[in-house]
Order: sequence, then C-alpha cells, then structure tokens
Amino acid sequence: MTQFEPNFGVYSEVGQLRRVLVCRPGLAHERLTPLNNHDLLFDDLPWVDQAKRDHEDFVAKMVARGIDVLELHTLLAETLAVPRAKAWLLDRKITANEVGRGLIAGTRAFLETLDNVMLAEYLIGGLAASELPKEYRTDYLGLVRDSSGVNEYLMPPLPNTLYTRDTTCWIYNGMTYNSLYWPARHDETLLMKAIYLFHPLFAKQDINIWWGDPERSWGQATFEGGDVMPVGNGVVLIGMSERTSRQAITQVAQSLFTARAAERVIVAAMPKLRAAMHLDTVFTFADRDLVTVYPQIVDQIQPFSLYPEDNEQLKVVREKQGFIPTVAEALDLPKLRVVETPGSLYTSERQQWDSGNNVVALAPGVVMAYDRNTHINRALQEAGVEVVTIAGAELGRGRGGGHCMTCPILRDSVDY
Ligand SMILES: NC(=O)NCCC[C@H](N)C(=O)O
Repeated sequence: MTQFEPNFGVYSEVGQLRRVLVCRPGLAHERLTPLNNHDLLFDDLPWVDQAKRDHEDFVAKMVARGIDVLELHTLLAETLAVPRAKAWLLDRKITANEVGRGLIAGTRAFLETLDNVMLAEYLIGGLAASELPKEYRTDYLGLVRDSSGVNEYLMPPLPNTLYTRDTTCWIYNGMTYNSLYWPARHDETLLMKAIYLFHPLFAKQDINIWWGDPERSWGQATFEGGDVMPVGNGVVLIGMSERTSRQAITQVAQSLFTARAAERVIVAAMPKLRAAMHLDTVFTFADRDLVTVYPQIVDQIQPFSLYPEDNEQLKVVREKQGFIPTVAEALDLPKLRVVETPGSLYTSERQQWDSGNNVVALAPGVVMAYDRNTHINRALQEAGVEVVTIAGAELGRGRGGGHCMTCPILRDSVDY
C-alpha cells in the first residue's frame, strides 16, 4: 500500500524541517534609499549583492540538510506561467486605486510584454512610474512626483518579503493569509494567495485556510506570522504585539478550535516596540525543551490562555504565572531550559536588536543563527545546541533573522 505523504503542515517549532519558503533579496532592496527606508521598514540600506550571496549560503545550508527550500521569486514566476494566474493577479494589482487612472492600460500592456521571471521580479521588486517605457505612457504620468519616495510606484516594492515568516503561516494542518500591520507590507499577501491558488504544487490541494483573505479589508484585525508558533501538544503561542491584534487572535483561535486543530492558544501580551515587534524577536525554540529568550521583554509578557467553549465562545484565562512556566506547563514539561541573551545590558540589547533570539530550528537541537551574535550563539552551544551560522550583516538590516526569513510549510511534530 502506498504510504500517504503529506506535503504541508507544521506541527512544532523544532521538529525536522522538511519544506520551507524563503525569499531572496532582489530588486526591492535596490530601491531602498535614505528617504524611503524607514517607510519600507528597513533600518539601513543593504549591500544587495552581498545580501544575495549571504542568502544563497543560507539556502545552501538548509538544502545540505535535505530540506526542500522553495523560493518566492521562483514560485511566483512558475505561478505566472499559468495564464489564468497571471490574469488573476494583474487584474487585482493594476487598478485605479494602485496605479492611478489613465495608467492602467499602459502599465498592464508593458507588464504583459515581460517574461514570467522578469514579471515576478517587478511584482516583488516594484515598478516605478519612471520605469514605464515611453510607448506605454500617457499624459497622466506628468502628475507623478517624488519618484524616490514610496508613493509614486505603479506597483510598490516589497522588500519585506525577505521575511517570509510573517505573510502567511502554517498552523498545524492549515494556514492563514495574514493581514499585515504596516502599509509597506499590505501587498505581500496577495502574491501568496496567487501562489496557493494557482501554483501546481498547491493548486489541487485541499488546504485549510484558518483565517484571512488579502482581497478583503480586516480593519483592526492584523496578524503576522512572527507572532505565531504552533509548538505542539495542541497548543499555539501567539504574540499580541505591535503587529498582531486581539481582534485577529481571537478569530484565528476560534477557527482553530472549531476545526479541532488546536486546544489552547497562549496569547503573549507584549509591549509595542520596534525592537520587539513580534514574539519571535524575543523568544524562539532551539530544542524540544530549550528556548532562547530576551528577558528584558519576555519577563514583561502577560500570558492569557484561550480555550474553546460552547456556542463558538472562547474562555479567556489570565495566567497567574509568567510566560515561560505557562508554556512549559502547556507542553507537559517540568520546565523549559532557557538561554538568555547574555552579557552586559549593552551586549544583550545589541544582540537582541541583531536578531540573536530569532533562531530557526532545522531539527531538534539544531538552529541557524547570525554569525555576529557570538555571545548568544556560544551560550546555545554550551546548552548542547548545534548552531549553524550565516552572515547577518546585510540580511539583518530590516530587523529579522533566521526565524523571520523562513516560513515552514512542512515540519514534523515532536513528542511532549
Ligand atoms: N518575524 C519577524 O520578526 N520579522 C521581521 C520583519 C522585519 C520587517 N522589516 C518588518 O518590519 O516587518
């Protein structure tokens, strides 16, 4: 009898990673300037060629461990090869609200001359008004001003697709299309929807969508994958942070409970800070019972547990103990081993800022981490973790590490 091989599903934070989505740096990063980088959520301007090399090394190290690494530009180009998919996506991108009246036909006609690889590069990298070739322009282009800012794009650059973790996330046997908090990231999710609807890898699969749809407006309900951890044992941790709101969390929890995909959601109520924008900027798993933690923030987290109740209601319990013991108890562990960001106040704050607590596990006890965070990497090694390092100088300039740069699509469970 043929064994059923699941293609998707994320059942823990540390089980063997089998398939993961990443996005290499590209055109979007070449568009970052000192005038627009803050609006585009980058703290500095990456050296793009070096960032590409560092990202290739990151991918190669995962591939060497047998992980199936999917890359967003490639997936999108393959999706655009499906004629219905290209029409679907361009119908939704090239509209009066996005490109402006008078420029729709010309922009679309130009994009349709491009091959799928180039079109994918522009869909992610953005198309500046000034790049529209002469033959596709109309007098309306004269209204365009401020070409170095972020407003005068016919399609906006999406440099934060580098951080694939946030845009969609798999929670056990289903996923969410996330409504991201900042405008600079709003257009990412539509690209993912096109891929999940039309790419041959996903199109014919019956995928559970727990929540979200980039074609709708979600008001105050914002949700980002960096806050979401399906840790196992029927539990999901969700940061309630700068980016992820109670309006979204309670809807996702209800959907998971209705489908019996989870039994408990632990909400980590965090301060709203850029340095700690998501739960995974201050807390990630390195092994089945080992976490790395930035105590200055994690000690302030107030945990709440959500449980299913009758009639689609949630029971909300304000936990009496701190976040770490609450997570340990939910995983039936006597305690979690904790590696804190070490060193003086300066050292630990710098390492957290440089994504020292943002490691991604490739398997239990094996993580990928930025090379620059030598103190915390050493502490992890002393705790028995194998630390695979990658260069972080360029990739980290948008404030994200290995956890942010990976969206697991297939990951094993671990026993608790
Ligand atoms: N999960 C994460 O913490 N992702 C990092 C996202 C960084 C990106 N520049 C942002 O501000 O959204």
